[in-house]
Amino acid sequence: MNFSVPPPPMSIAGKEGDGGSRGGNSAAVGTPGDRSSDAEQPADLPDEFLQLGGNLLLSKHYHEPDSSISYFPNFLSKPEADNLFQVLLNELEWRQRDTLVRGEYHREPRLTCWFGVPYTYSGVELQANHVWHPLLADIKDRLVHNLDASFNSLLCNLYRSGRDSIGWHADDEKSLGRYPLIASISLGYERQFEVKTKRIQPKFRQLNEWGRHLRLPLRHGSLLVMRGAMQVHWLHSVPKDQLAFNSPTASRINLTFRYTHPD
Ligand SMILES: O=C(O)CCC(=O)C(=O)O
Ligand SMILES: [Fe+2]
Repeated sequence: MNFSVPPPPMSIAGKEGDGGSRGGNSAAVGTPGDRSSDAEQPADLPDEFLQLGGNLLLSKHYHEPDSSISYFPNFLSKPEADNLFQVLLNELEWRQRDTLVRGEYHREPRLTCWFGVPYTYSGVELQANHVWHPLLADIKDRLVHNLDASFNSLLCNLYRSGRDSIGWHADDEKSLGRYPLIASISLGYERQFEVKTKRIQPKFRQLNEWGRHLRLPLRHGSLLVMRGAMQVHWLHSVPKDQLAFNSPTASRINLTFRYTHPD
C-alpha cells in the first residue's frame, strides 16, 4: 500500500536555522492554516496505515531523493517479539550516557547499547563492539535480505518508562552519509514516534497530505524504515508519555540498524 500524495499544498519556506541535533529541542515554525504546524498538534496517521503498514511519502525535493518512511506493523511475530524483548532487556549491557546539548553535557533520558563499528554523535563516543548478540545478528541478516540494504551497526535504546524519551533530532551525522537508510524495530510498550520538518526548509516540490508534523504509534514487533532525504529535511522524536511516567511495565526497546561509514 502506498500512502502518498496530493498536489503541492503550500509554500513552507522556513525562517531560521535549527539543524535539530540529537536530543535537542526545537519549536516548529508554523504557517497560518497549516493544521499540523503546531508542535503540540501533530496529525495522526490513519488507522489503515497503522494496521496494515505501507509507504508514506513525506516530501519530494528538487535534485534529491524523496523523504519517506515505510512501516511494517507485524515485522516480527508476537512470540518472537516477546522473546526478543525479554532477552535483550536482560542480556544487553545497558548504560546511561552523557550527551552534548547546546554546549552542555546532560544524562540521556534513556539507556543505550551499541554494536558495530565506532560511532560518535553529540559528544557521545561509542566504541567498536563487534561481538553481536546472536539474536541481533540474525535480525540484521534478515533486514539486509528483506530491505536489500547494508547494515554494519546498531544503536539500541531502552526507554525504561514514559519518562524516558529522545528529543527532536535527525540521524544526520556525517558518518551515516547524506541519505541513510535506517531500519528501526520497536519492542515492548507502544510509544508515539513523531516527525516534523526542520525549521530551515528547502523549497519542497511536494509535501504529504498530513502536513509537516505527523505521528504514529510504533507497535511491538514493528519495523519502521526511514529513507532518502528524510534526515536532511525532517526531524524525529519519541516524546515523553505522561500516562506511563511511573509505570515499570511501560518499558520499550528500540533497535536502529544503520550503515556507518568509517572516518
Ligand atoms: O526510539 C525510537 O523509535 C527512535 C530512536 C532514534 O531516533 C535514534 O536512536 O536515533
Ligand atoms: Fe534517530
